[in-house]
Amino acid sequence: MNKVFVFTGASGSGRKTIAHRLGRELGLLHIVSYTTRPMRPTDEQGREYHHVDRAAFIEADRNGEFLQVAEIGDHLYGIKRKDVEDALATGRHVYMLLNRYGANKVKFEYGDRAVRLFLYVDKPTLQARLEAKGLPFEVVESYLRRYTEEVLYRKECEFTIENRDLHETLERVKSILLEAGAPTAGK
Ligand SMILES: Nc1ncnc2c1ncn2[C@@H]1O[C@H](COP(=O)(O)OP(=O)(O)OP(=O)(O)O)[C@@H](O)[C@H]1O
Ligand SMILES: Nc1nc2c(ncn2[C@@H]2O[C@H](COP(=O)(O)O)[C@@H](O)[C@H]2O)c(=O)[nH]1
Repeated sequence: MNKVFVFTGASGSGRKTIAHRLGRELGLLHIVSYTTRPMRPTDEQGREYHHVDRAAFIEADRNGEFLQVAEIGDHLYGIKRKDVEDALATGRHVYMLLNRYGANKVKFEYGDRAVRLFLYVDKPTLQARLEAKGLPFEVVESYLRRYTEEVLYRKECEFTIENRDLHETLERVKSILLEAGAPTAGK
């Protein structure tokens, strides 16, 4: 049965880097979240997120379109149930990047089909990486503020991976995905 891989963990721990790289390599489908968060300079509409206004998000939520919704800071985030179901219907494995509330909801909905991978790094390393990435000061601040509570969630996840050396992390996560059933690209 095709799986739902959920990349979760502390913001800035390298989830996007790892998930998208292996997603491409292994042919996994990315389920893109919807958000009311304004676009950042590095965002492209429909790539990291579908950026929508608050009224449109709330309307979709009222219509029951979301599998899960989270309010983080001043912004709403959610994954649409139809996006997940359509992707799973292709027979391919899918992945998404969620905070712990979203990860829990997906686990509740999909049970053994859902595999949560928790990525983390120590706080000073996280801060250094985020600053090097050039994120605005207030974004870095908000990530660091949430760090401690986010990191506690690792105990509930199926896999916990410290993302120190990128190459080693990619190898470790790849082996987890393959063992869980992800095919190699082209197969
Ligand atoms: N092992 C690593 N060594 C050094 N830098 C890394 C490593 N993994 C990721 N990075 C860098 O750290 C920064 C944060 O990574 P990334 O954006 O993938 O994290 P994220 O958890 O997806 O963040 P966000 O919460 O913003 O979605 C990026 O600049 C990325 O290139
Ligand atoms: N529960 C959900 N969490 C989500 C979703 N989409 C993204 N996220 C997580 O939100 C924070 C903030 O992200 P940022 O890109 O605005 O800094 C981060 O932990 C994401 O993984 C979602 O649909 N549901």
